[in-house]
Amino acid sequence: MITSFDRRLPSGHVLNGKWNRNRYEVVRRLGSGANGAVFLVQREKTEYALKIGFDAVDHQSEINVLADLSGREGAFSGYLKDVDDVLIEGETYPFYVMKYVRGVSLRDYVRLKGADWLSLAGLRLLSRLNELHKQGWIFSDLKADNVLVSGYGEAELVDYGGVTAKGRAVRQFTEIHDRAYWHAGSRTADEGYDLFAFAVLCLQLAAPDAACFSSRMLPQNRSVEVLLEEVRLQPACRPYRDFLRKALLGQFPSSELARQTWKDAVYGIKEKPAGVVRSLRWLHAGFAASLGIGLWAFYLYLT
Ligand SMILES: Nc1ncnc2c1ncn2[C@@H]1O[C@H](COP(=O)(O)OP(=O)(O)OP(=O)(O)O)[C@@H](O)[C@H]1O
Repeated sequence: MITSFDRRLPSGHVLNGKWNRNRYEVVRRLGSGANGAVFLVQREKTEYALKIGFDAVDHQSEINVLADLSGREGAFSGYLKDVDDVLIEGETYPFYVMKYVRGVSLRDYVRLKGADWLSLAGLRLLSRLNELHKQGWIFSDLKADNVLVSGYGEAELVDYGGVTAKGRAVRQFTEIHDRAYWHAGSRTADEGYDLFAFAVLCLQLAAPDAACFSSRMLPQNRSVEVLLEEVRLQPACRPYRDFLRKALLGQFPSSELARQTWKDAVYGIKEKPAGVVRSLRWLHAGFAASLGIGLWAFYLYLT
């Protein structure tokens, strides 16, 4: 989405914080959406992401979440760097500055590197969700655009605008990832809500053209069974099939357990290669034979 900020804040433009007096130089626009425009900025040779809010109330609630997460130990510690106002062409706008997350959207990452990389990125994403859950928050608006990935599946969440305290009603969501949209549960912020969205995200990445994601799908035909059937049919879902089933049916009691299950499914050694099995059989047979001979000799010695 191109906003009026793109014209008014070209690269090299300097933003001066009204209260904290920090000076940020715009490098480029990173993206924009319903709640604001995000820019890559530089201050004292360090890069940050700076978000200018369109709506003061939404912007403040995003800051409250980030301030809470940022102040605690863990993956989000120190994420929020500055909160201030800025004057742009005579108008005052609120902004905040956060850690700059490198990477491309999860969709682009999987497209560029291949579907196999979803295993690693998915594990990291589940770890991030789990950390958020442990601190009492639910991400809610989980979708490919809100996950940036770099290197070896290093996934990070961005856009904390939808983050909701556990037990409250979800305010911001994307229909296709929303549990209630699929008649699969409520819109209450719980760990299962994020896990459901995560499962839809995996299915969508594995099978972007699946019939269930067609805009022609009638509301009365939306159901969790439709998603489960797609999971069953899509070969790309095979490594995660059991996980996806459980996540869609809300059968994980916690995201910690979900993370562990994903890890086991993706990295668990299911079966030993045939060669190894054959050598082990010989080894076992040899050991049994020598034990038998030993016992026989001992018996002869005693009698
Ligand atoms: N910390 C960050 N580091 C790098 N890029 C970021 C960061 N935060 C946001 N972005 C980029 O900016 C885009 C828009 O940001 P964000 O999603 O927060 O805006 P929004 O108005 O809340 O969007 P939406 O309407 O999708 O909710 C993101 O999709 C992402 O590409």
